[in-house]
Amino acid sequence: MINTRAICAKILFAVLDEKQSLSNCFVPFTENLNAAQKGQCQDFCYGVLRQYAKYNYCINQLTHSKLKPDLNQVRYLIAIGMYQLDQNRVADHAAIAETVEGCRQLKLDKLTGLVNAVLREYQREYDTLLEKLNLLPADVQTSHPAWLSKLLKQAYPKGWKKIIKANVQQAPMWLRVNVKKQDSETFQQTLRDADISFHPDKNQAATLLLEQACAVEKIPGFFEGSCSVQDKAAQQAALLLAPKAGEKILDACAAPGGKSAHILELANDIKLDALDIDEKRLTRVADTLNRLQMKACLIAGDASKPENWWDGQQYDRILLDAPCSATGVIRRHPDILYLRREDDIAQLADLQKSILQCMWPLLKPGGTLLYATCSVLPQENKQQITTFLGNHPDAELIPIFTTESIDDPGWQILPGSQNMDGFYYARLRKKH
Ligand SMILES: C[S@@+](CC[C@H](N)C(=O)[O-])C[C@H]1O[C@@H](n2cnc3c(N)ncnc32)[C@H](O)[C@@H]1O
Repeated sequence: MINTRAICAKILFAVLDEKQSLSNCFVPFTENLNAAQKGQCQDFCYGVLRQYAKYNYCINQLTHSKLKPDLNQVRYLIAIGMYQLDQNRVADHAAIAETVEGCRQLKLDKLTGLVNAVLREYQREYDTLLEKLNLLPADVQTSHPAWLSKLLKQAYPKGWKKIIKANVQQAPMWLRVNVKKQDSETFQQTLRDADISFHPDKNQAATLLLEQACAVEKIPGFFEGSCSVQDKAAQQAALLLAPKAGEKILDACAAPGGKSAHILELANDIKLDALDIDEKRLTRVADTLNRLQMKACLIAGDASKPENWWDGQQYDRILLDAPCSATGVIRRHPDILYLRREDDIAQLADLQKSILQCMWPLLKPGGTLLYATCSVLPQENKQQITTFLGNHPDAELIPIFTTESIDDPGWQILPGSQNMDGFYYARLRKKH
């Protein structure tokens, strides 16, 4: 019998102890499961990682810190049990019984009594445990490593607590209607007919917020390209780039292709080069575009070495959705809290700087470059653009908002604001 709790304990071990990314290790561990079991594993793994500090604290309290690191799989199994008790989706006795069975499946029969006892005590002592947990600093309660909270406090002395709180909330599901296929109103009617509740965005006709996340299999016409799943913040990229019919455009860091597809949806006859350094990830761009029945020229190459792939014809517009710390999308990828290192930030900032510099000559005079990251750290965003503008007299800022200035360039979206992910955008024009 498959026990999803035992599988999830192994996945969490791969993430927390072996430092593998959740999306990479999830697939091999769950490939033999049916859709419902995979959904349950996703719920357990994401749910526990979002609140791991809480569960870890409670486990230490209840075991008097006697559960040794070589038994971390059991620790993660107990955390899964606690998460189920918190969620109340199954009866408590069933949640505990399944978790104890998970312990057997991990071949740790000797510890079934411990798992059972800790979960029962968690039920009994819940209020006292939470009172004690709430005395810990907010960043500790939400699993934010010290270096990250330091950077957030520096950048947002007033707003950092709101950010870390948003980082551990479950993210909503946004859709982008493929208006090349049908207009938004027609698609909205098909959603209503399928009993899928949603809220149309007030300002963007093609943007819909689902009341409840659902499997894409349930969305009418999804596999025929009716729409895409994309956060509202990510949907700003193509809108801000504002492609026009017939233009030659580069998506410099394109995989998995969400923004490339949106660019193609917004105008006709676009000649789009979709570049990515990772050949394997580029196949995901091909899959995205095939599903939406769109075409682009896919190029495997390094944006900081255009001499190896560029045809010498400048672009009207360039989207540079740069590799970044992803600190704006922690609510979608809670493993970032455990995998990112402080040193990564300076390394990523160097890489972003070098790609931005190498992209600039590829832009036509009068052309637009949109710099984007899903980071909330000024080191990767505002500071990057301020330095670039200082070093490139032929670059000017095209403000996204009237309040934007070269001293405070770009649009920093914070996670949770209008239900969006954290993103940064800055729009630059090359002077004639
Ligand atoms: C934030 S993701 C892009 C997401 C994508 N724009 C979308 O909306 O689907 C960053 C991408 O940059 C790629 N990348 C990293 N370094 C690169 C480089 N030097 N040149 C080109 N692509 C790079 C990564 O492989 C990754 O796919």
